[in-house]
Amino acid sequence: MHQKPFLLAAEGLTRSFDGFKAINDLNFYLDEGELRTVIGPNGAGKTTFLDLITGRTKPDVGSLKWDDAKYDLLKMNEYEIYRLGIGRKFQTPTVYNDHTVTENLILSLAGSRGIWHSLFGKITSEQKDRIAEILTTIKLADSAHRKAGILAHGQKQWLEIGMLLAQEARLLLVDEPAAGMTDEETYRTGELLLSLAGKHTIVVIEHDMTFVRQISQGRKVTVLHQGHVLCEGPVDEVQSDERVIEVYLGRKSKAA
Ligand SMILES: Nc1ncnc2c1ncn2[C@@H]1O[C@H](COP(=O)(O)OP(=O)(O)OP(=O)(O)O)[C@@H](O)[C@H]1O
Repeated sequence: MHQKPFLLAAEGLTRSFDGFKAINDLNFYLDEGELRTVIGPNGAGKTTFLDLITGRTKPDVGSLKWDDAKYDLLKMNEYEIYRLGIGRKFQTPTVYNDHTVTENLILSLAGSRGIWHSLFGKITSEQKDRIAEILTTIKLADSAHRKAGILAHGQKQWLEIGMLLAQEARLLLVDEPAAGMTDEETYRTGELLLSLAGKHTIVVIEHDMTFVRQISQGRKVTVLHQGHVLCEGPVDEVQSDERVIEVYLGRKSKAA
């Protein structure tokens, strides 16, 4: 049992597909404001874990509680979970290409009712300020009026993180943000996530260890293996843990 107040607590979570346990007796606790990186080899269950948190799929057994057990996520549907402030960014950007950067953010504003209302209804001066603040945070103020479809891959990813901010997501689930990015874009993505930590709680799933090291200095990294937490701790400890080297990093470094 986790003693402290928590934002998210998963206990004894198991999810099987045709008898195969993609998630197997998983215990995972997240404090408010944490920036947690989750690593693990292919098939470790990372995506399935995010699917469970967002209600996309339900576990066979286990519990999943939110906000110090005020909410039981297993009794809620995907939309209700989204409304609680759990936002997810998939690996491939899913922005509205035919709309401008600003419009994409307006469409994501928490409380927006329908596309027509969002784009052609009045937004309050408070919402305008919020959009301007997000544009600065995601470093897209200069591209505010450009169509999202013509942005570079990295910029699209930042816009999508901005859309989670516009939704007022309390927990940002970010799946492999550095995939397909240049080194420069990857570094800037790390800086962006670090600037959001504390104000938001963030779970990042990532394979790129340079990026993991950048965002997790002084923070906890969780290693998933066969649907279970193999170990958790500071990045240096995790990287030198024999079990991790065996199941993940060892294989990667041998491949490199
Ligand atoms: N809907 C499904 N039906 C059957 N098997 C599934 C399903 N979803 C996931 N699995 C299996 O569960 C295991 C965990 O998959 P998952 O995608 O969660 O791992 P992952 O850690 O995200 O992997 P990767 O790093 O490759 O994305 C895999 O063996 C996968 O084949």
